[in-house]
Amino acid sequence: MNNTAEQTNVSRLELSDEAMRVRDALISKGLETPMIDTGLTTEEKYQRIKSAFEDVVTTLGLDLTDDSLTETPHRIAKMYVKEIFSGLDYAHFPKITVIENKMKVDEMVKVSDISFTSTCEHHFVTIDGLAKVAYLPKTKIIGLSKINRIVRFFAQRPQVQERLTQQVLVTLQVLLETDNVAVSMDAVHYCVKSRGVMDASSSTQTTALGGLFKRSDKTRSEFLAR
Ligand SMILES: Nc1nc2c(ncn2[C@@H]2O[C@H](COP(=O)(O)OP(=O)(O)OP(=O)(O)O)[C@@H](O)[C@H]2O)c(=O)[nH]1
Ligand SMILES: [Zn+2]
Repeated sequence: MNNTAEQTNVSRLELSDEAMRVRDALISKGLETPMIDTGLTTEEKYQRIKSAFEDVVTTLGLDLTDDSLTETPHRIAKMYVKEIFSGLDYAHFPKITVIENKMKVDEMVKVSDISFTSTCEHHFVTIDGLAKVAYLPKTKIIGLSKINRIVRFFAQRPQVQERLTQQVLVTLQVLLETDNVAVSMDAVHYCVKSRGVMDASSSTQTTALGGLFKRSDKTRSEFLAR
């Protein structure tokens, strides 16, 4: 199903202006997470996921009446809706503080070693990584912690690392009103490490570059250097 503003499951009325602008930009660039409108409230989602996991746990032959397991479907449903997949709901988009660049800062602002955990959308297991984000200020400067919060918001979705990297790039481009943004991520995928090919040492680097970070070798090198 196509992603359109009408098909997302949060009413426009509940969303901040920033969240709406970011969502619309991601949709128009084809970078939105594929979502459908379930029409379900948070409570209804919780109840359905809990019930589905009761089936999973018992189908596996585990005893749901055991006191260690009995709350597991509840824990998973709560974790999905309120924690690790809470970024599917734009009502949870962070409050953003953007200030006018009165200082006329025009050199690179770079935040390194932003830790994040996400969830692989193919296997629903953990992605564990570090992000680096930089921008060249134009008219706006963003509160530093908001960069970490934006990374975390999009990480709290089922993801592929390439899309996550691009979503952070576009979000900052929209909020900072400049193309001159760069994002890189270095992550371990537990679907590669703990199952399947079981490679415990590989990690994956992804980069999304905009504006001067793409066009200028010097700017790109400055970003990619530690
Ligand atoms: N490009 C990309 N691939 C990912 C990401 N996370 C997981 N994958 C890959 O998605 C692929 C899914 O492949 P499938 O063959 O459908 O699934 P599978 O049989 O479980 O594959 P194996 O992991 O090789 O056992 C795997 O190669 C994963 O490594 C990601 O963030 N980006
Ligand atoms: Zn995976």
